[in-house]
Amino acid sequence: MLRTIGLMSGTSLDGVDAAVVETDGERIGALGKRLTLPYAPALRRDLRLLLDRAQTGIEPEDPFLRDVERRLTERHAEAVAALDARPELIGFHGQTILHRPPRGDGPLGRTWQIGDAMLLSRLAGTAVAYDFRSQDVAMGGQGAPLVPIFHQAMAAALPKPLAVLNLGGVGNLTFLGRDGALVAFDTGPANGPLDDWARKHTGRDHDEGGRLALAGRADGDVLGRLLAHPFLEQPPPKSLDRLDFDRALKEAGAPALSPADGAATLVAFAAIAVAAAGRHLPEAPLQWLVCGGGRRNTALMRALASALEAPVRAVEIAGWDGDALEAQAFGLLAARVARGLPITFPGTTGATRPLPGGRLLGLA
Ligand SMILES: Nc1ncnc2c1ncn2[C@@H]1O[C@H](COP(=O)(O)OP(=O)(O)OP(=O)(O)O)[C@@H](O)[C@H]1O
Ligand SMILES: CC(=O)N[C@H]1[C@@H]2OC[C@@H](O2)[C@@H](O)[C@@H]1O[C@H](C)C(=O)O
Repeated sequence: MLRTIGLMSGTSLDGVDAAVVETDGERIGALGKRLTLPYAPALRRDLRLLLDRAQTGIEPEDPFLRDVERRLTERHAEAVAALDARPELIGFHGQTILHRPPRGDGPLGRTWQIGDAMLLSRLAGTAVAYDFRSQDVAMGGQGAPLVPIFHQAMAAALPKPLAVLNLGGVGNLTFLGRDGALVAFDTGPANGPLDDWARKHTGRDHDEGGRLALAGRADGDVLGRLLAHPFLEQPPPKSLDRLDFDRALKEAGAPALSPADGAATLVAFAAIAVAAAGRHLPEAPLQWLVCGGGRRNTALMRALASALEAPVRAVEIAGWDGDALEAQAFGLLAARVARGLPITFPGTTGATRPLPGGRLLGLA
């Protein structure tokens, strides 16, 4: 077993999650300490600017991008140091600033995570596995989601069929079948548009507890237009960029809604998108285990409970830590990279066969 630290900076841009995992890439020996280091408002703002700029094109050598990348990497190194765990290997996801998976017969896709693996390796004094997504995309896969193989290891003893739902900036779903089937894909926007809405109308980073949404009513017309979005009917594999629904939200008329009704509409849409995702599964799950920050949004959890047929529960019911899973997953994925084991699969990214991926940097 390797002592790893997994590091994930998710699409909600709130900070870096870090977790210690002992693993051989197949089994989980032990789960150790975990923490989240929030980003300072200036870094958060600059990351958001980068996401916007990446949509229209930015060069990898752009001085602003390089500066943000350095600050992001230094914050990751602080997270590693704060865990004080003497890892043998770090799994460094970095920050996705652009995700354009291949669509149908269209051009090759592109996925871009910033983060300076060489700098992190030097600062932490540890080998680093990184760049987990690009090889899969280069081979025609979606490049996301990557956590399902970790969910599968975590859920080995749980009754199947089981759905694990991550509510981050984007939602993603892992289905684990009785026969060992592994199906995973992004469900739609989750907290991303809600966070933007809350920031615009309340000045806060998110709608704490879903209180704003609970005070409003979903607008049937706007919701109806959103539900016609082709992504919901599109069969998996499929994955999303953090900003993929921004235009659809505008065109559906969301900006004209009151703050509370807008929040309620976004919550309803996120939940109905999950229910639509459920219709692409091979079997109905016995239960939905929910992780990610969205499980703290009471409005979203209630909307899910009414949109889905099986019970919806935070993953803590299974003894998991719903804030740590993504970081933990990148510890396991790092060990898989080190051993040359596949990290993407036909049922997850649509890879044509189980594919190894990621890059490994020894001590820099
Ligand atoms: N107390 C809370 N009340 C309401 N929402 C919350 C609360 N805590 C966290 N959230 C939501 O969860 C989000 C963060 O979730 P998480 O850290 O799982 O996302 P992420 O990992 O950045 O995204 P992704 O999984 O898409 O990469 C916040 O942006 C916020 O919208
Ligand atoms: C391209 C990218 O960074 N995608 C993220 C994002 O955030 C949630 C969802 O969209 C998921 O597909 C993925 O993250 C998790 C960690 C994954 O790859 O499993």
